[in-house]
Amino acid sequence: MISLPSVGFLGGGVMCEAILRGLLSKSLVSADQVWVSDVAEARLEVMRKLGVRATADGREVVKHTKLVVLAVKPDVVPAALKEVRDLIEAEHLLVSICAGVTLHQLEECLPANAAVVRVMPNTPCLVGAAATAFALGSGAKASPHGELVERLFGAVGVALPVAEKHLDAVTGVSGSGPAYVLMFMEALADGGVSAGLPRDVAQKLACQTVFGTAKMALEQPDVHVAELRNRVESPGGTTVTATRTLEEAGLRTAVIRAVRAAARRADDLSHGMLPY
Ligand SMILES: NC(=O)C1=CN([C@@H]2O[C@H](COP(=O)(O)OP(=O)(O)OC[C@H]3O[C@@H](n4cnc5c(N)ncnc54)[C@H](OP(=O)(O)O)[C@@H]3O)[C@@H](O)[C@H]2O)C=CC1
Ligand SMILES: O=C(O)[C@@H]1CCC=N1
Repeated sequence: MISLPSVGFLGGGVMCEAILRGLLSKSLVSADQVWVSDVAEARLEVMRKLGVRATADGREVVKHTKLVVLAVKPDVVPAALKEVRDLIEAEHLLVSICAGVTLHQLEECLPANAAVVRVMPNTPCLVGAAATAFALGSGAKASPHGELVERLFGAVGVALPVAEKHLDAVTGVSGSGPAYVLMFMEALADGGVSAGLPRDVAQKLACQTVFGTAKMALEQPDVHVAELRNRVESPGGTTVTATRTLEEAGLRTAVIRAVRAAARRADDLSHGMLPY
């Protein structure tokens, strides 16, 4: 097993579970190295079933771990950090995955020079196929802090360093992105059912089509995705008839607007957060 420091999570919800299950399945951490806190007993039960140490007290997490992932909703960040602030030492690394919460806001809630990294992962952490981007705070160094984050999130997908100013756009593309792709998959399967396919067959074909198309594009990074699309569109054939229908319905405009709306919302979240 690659050695990682003990890992803690403040907030044991959807993302904590996705990251944790991904890390455990890759054996990057062992369950007894992990501490999770949550205010909801039901979530602590889920965590205990994963074999990790679960507590209602965030201070226990910070006492027992050096790499602490902040995985609460953005509006809870000031209260969650206030609870543990006095326990944060020079050896700690705080990794925030909270949408819209800036490095400056995080640093204001922590002791001076605390090492903080702002990260935007997505739910496919669960299956080792996440798209993650991260930016270092002023007290964090490329080595060891950036390297640790790259190891952690690289183990469950792809992890890219970006400038912090891009993290709201990242949230709009890949943080929220799985929801848009799932909506598309749902519609693709519904279309199949509408055209007469059994539901299970339609869903399997829709999921495999999205998976296979993503794999094909990732394995040919020098080919523009529009060119890959053109290869499916036989002149006068079925595909171009369908893609014209999608153009008329405004698919691409709707997706672009959705990404921009999510990015704006991430920015709103940072303005709505009262500093501690
Ligand atoms: N879901 C996603 O796809 C992604 C989410 N994120 C970010 O990750 C963060 C977590 O999101 P997600 O996992 O979806 O949210 P969840 O609501 O599923 O998880 C957050 C958990 O934290 C608990 N909680 C609330 N207050 C505290 C506290 N003081 N200490 C410890 N735990 C607490 C919540 O309990 P209760 O519900 O009872 O309040 C909840 O169980 C958010 O900031 C979000 O922006 C980032 C990328 C993707
Ligand atoms: O919807 C949200 O706010 C979170 C952040 C990115 C994905 N889910």
